Order: sequence, then structure tokens, then C-alpha cells
Amino acid sequence: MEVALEAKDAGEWVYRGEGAINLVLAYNGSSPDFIGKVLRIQKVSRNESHCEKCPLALNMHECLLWKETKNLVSAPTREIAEQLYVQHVMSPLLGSEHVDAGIRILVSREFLEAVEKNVHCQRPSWRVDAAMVNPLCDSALLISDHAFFPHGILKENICVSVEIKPKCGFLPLSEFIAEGNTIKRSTTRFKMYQTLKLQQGKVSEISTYDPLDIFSGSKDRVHKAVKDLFATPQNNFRVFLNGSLIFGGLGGGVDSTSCMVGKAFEDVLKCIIWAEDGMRTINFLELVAEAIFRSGLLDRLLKVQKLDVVDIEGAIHAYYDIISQPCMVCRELGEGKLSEKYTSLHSIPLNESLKIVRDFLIAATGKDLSMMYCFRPRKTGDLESPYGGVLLESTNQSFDCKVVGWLGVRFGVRCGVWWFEVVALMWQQLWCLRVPVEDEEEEEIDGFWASFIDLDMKPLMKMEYYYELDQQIVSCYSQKVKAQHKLENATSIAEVANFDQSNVMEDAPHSRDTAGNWE
Ligand SMILES: O=P(O)(O)O[C@@H]1[C@@H](OP(=O)(O)O)[C@H](OP(=O)(O)O)[C@H](O)[C@H](OP(=O)(O)O)[C@H]1OP(=O)(O)O
Ligand SMILES: Nc1ncnc2c1ncn2[C@@H]1O[C@H](COP(=O)(O)OP(=O)(O)OP(=O)(O)O)[C@@H](O)[C@H]1O
Ligand SMILES: [Zn+2]
Repeated sequence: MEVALEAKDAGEWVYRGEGAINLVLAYNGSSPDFIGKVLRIQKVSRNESHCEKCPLALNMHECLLWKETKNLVSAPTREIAEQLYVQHVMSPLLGSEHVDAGIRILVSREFLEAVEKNVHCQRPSWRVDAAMVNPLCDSALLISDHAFFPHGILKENICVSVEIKPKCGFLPLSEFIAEGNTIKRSTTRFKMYQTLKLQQGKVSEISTYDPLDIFSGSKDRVHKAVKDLFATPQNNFRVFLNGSLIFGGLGGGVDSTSCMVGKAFEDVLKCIIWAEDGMRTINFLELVAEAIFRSGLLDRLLKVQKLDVVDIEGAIHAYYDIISQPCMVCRELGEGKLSEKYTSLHSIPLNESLKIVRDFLIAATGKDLSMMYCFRPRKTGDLESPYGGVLLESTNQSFDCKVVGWLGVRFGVRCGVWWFEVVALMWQQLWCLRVPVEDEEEEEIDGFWASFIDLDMKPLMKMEYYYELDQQIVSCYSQKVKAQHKLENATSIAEVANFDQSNVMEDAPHSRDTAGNWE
């Protein structure tokens, strides 16, 4: 592989966003090889005393775990293994038409250092404090820029894209959930985690978003989810206009840099939603909900997430068997409390333990990925679009059907007289775009373009962390519920007055009573 990017190229790459592990740059130059692409560069934590070259390939136990997946264990570096994981594990599960595993290209150290300098002031400060571009990585991932419609980043086109990180969309049923953690069966991890995040200062307010709504399959609940995401975007909702963030936080988490709010967002939507003032945001959110609902993408995603059948409280036991270490969880429970179900989990064949943990980690990728939906209005009078379109004769407004068909529907609602005309046209177009896929299912690809991003393989060594975090989340939330009950039941005014909620929250529980409930 020849070095593709040198220091002189750094100026053509602009900051797009970042997560905990990667920094993403969009291409702003004129090379046909890079137009329509983003570059995903690995970061390194500032806490690490020295930068390492990108870590070597999978460790021994990971090789055991992924041995059945084509070429994964023989990959010379972890980065290549990760790319193969997207290609051979996640893409078949989520649909190859919605996943781009990307290609790796060589980058020089000088390129990475120049990029680090160039983007420094655009990065959220807490992300800067936490990590920097790893200058010792010699390659980066080149992926399709999902903020734009495929096959055409034409300067004159307007493209609005929406990024959603839906998180875990189901309540666990696992028999391995401890009695004291029963609350997990009725309250989402997302909701419980909000309490802990607030306490740790990772978010500034509790999100109103409920992942069960977006995965519900009910149009009204999907619409509610989108409105809630808009109200509390955190790192779950972002909107880009031609690749520039116009709504949501750049780095996620506590950073709530809403680049545009209220009137400003309403105004910027003028270029895509042709409705009267005060109605554009509402219409836009309905458009997004409609796209999510019709895409069916979340049904696929939910299946992937549900590969986690036994929950971390079951998978952790299988993990210790894989790494051939004594199980810390069973040890902590002690002889007296050790349930038969855990001991039987330790006596299953290794292949079954491997499957449990493998499926758990695939599901973990599914619970952390994001989706990008892309919308584009058609230029007035342009009937040559490769995507087919709808012409609203009354206003002479055309829509690229693959992108914004549903805008037409909303427009009809607002302007009653055009309603029937638009709906009739829409159905004709949508029907044309239904395509048969394997196993005779029908998949709808109408109205927008949708892709999955951030499909990283989760390291096996994160299992203990997952277990600890899960316990912490439940314990913190249980404590809050208990405190609320106490408050509700307080009979005397003095008791209410003396109640100091912040003390309760700061004093996060770490022990259980004899029934296994959090104290
Ligand atoms: O555990 P969670 O649910 O907090 O997920 C982590 C995410 O936190 P979130 O709650 O979405 O803000 C977290 O996102 P942020 O850094 O908070 O934006 C990462 O996505 C992390 O994955 P990785 O370490 O980058 O591979 C995610 O870790 P994984 O659990 O997916 O390994
Ligand atoms: N292919 C893409 N097209 C457009 N934008 C992208 C693409 N990939 C990533 N981004 C943007 O860059 C941001 C960071 O990317 P990504 O989520 O892959 O980073 P990460 O460090 O792996 O995240 P996490 O902390 O969730 O693990 C995304 O939130 C998204 O806004
Ligand atoms: Zn055990």
C-alpha cells in the first residue's frame, strides 16, 4: 500500500465529528478518489504515558472467539481485523446495502500531526483533554460520507442528514439477572444510565428519549421518540446540512453545543422544507420519523441487539470460562448465595460459552452504533434525477423521491387543497421503488438513504467493565427510586424539608442487603 496522504494533503480534510475512539474528517478537496468520503482516524488516550503504534491483532482469547469468521484471526493488525469484522459479521446482519466497511489507506505521521493541529480548535474541549490523534498509526479508514446522498456530492445540491444513536431497544428477559436487579426487566438501561450520567456530570439533564419508542414499530411512538431526541439530543441525535452540524452536540455527552436552536434551526430548514414559519421544524421531525418507520432498519437492528440473550449477568460467567480464570462473580457471591443456574452455566461446553460471549459482543456493537438518514430536495424543474421524483404542479415544487417524498405528504397536510394530488403521486413513486431482496422479503428503500456507522468490534477484555458498569447503573437508579419513594411517603413537612436529595445521589450505593437489593 502506497502512502496516500502526506502533510501537504492535511488542509483538504476538515473536522466532521468524533466519538470516544475515532476522529472523523470530511474531504474538502477535488481529488476524485476522496470526494464523497470521510477519513476515520484512531485516537489515543492522553492518560497513556506513551503513544503506541496501533495495537497488534486480536489477542489469544479473541482469536478463539472469532475463529469461525473469515480471515479475522489471521489479520496482521487489529485495525484490519476490525474492518473484516464489519465486512463479515455486521454487514450480513444489518444488510450490506446499509454498511460500508471502508478501505484502509496509509497516512504519514506528518499528515496526522498536521490534522491534529488543524482541527484542534473545533474539537469539544473535553474530547481534546481525553484523547488526541494517534500519530503512530500508519493507516486510517476511508469510508463513504453518509452525510451526503450516494453518488453525488454536487456543490449545488442541498443535503440534510440526521444521525441517530438509538441504543438498546429492548428489556432483558434473562434468567441470570439477579433478584436484586429485577428492575432491569421493566426499566430500560438507557433510562437508568441517565441517572448515573447526571450524577457523574456526563449529561446536564435527563433525556426524555425512550429507546423502546423508536424500536416499537408504532408510527406514533417513533414520532414521539424523534421529538424527544430533538428535545434532549445528547449524543443520540444530530442534524447536518451539507455536512455541517446544524443541530446537536459535536462530541456527544455533556457537550450540548446545539449549533442552532429554535428560530435559527427553523430558518435553516427553509432550504429543504417549504412550509410557513413555525411549521418547518415540526414537519422536519415528522419527515425523519416517517423515514425511520418506513425503513424497517430498526427491526433488523433489534434482532442484532437481541443476540444478547443471557444479559451481561449471564455472559460474564461464560467469559471467565473462555479466559480460563476463576469466576469473580461467583466468588463474590460466595458458596451460600451461589445459585445453581450460575454453576450450570460454568459446566456448558466451551463452544457454547464462546457463542454466548460472541453474540453478546455482536449485540454490544448493535447497541452502540448510529444510523444516518439522508434527505435531499430535488431542484425545481429537474426531471432527470436518477432517483425518480414527484412534481407538485400547484407549486412547481419537485422532490427527489428517494429522499424527500414524505415532505410532499406534509406539504399536503398544511395546504389542504393539494393533499389528494400529492398523496396519489407519492404512492405511484413509492411503489416503483419497492425492490425484492433475497428470501423473498420485500424491502423498501424509498424516500431517503440510510446507513449504519460505528460498527466497531468490542474488545473481549471489556466484559468485566460491562459487568461492573451494569451493576453501577442499576444500583444508582435503584437508589434514586428508593429515595423518590421515601420522599413520596414522607408524612411530615419536617421530614420533607430535611430531605436532601443531593446527598442521596452523591452517596451512590455499593452494597446489597441479604435479599440482594441495593442498599
Ligand atoms: O456502555 P455505553 O452504553 O455507555 O456505550 C458507550 C458510549 O456511551 P453512551 O452511553 O452511548 O454515551 C460511548 O459513547 P460516548 O463516548 O459517550 O459518546 C462509546 O460509544 C463507547 O464505545 P467505545 O468505547 O467507543 O467502543 C460505548 O461503550 P460500549 O458499551 O458500546 O462498549
Ligand atoms: N461514514 C460517515 N459519514 C458521515 N459522518 C460520519 C461517518 N462516520 C462517522 N461520522 C461522524 O463522526 C462521528 C464520530 O464517528 P464514530 O461514531 O465512528 O466515532 P467513534 O469514536 O467510533 O464513536 P463511539 O464513541 O460511539 O465509539 C459520528 O458521530 C458522525 O457524526
Ligand atoms: Zn460464575
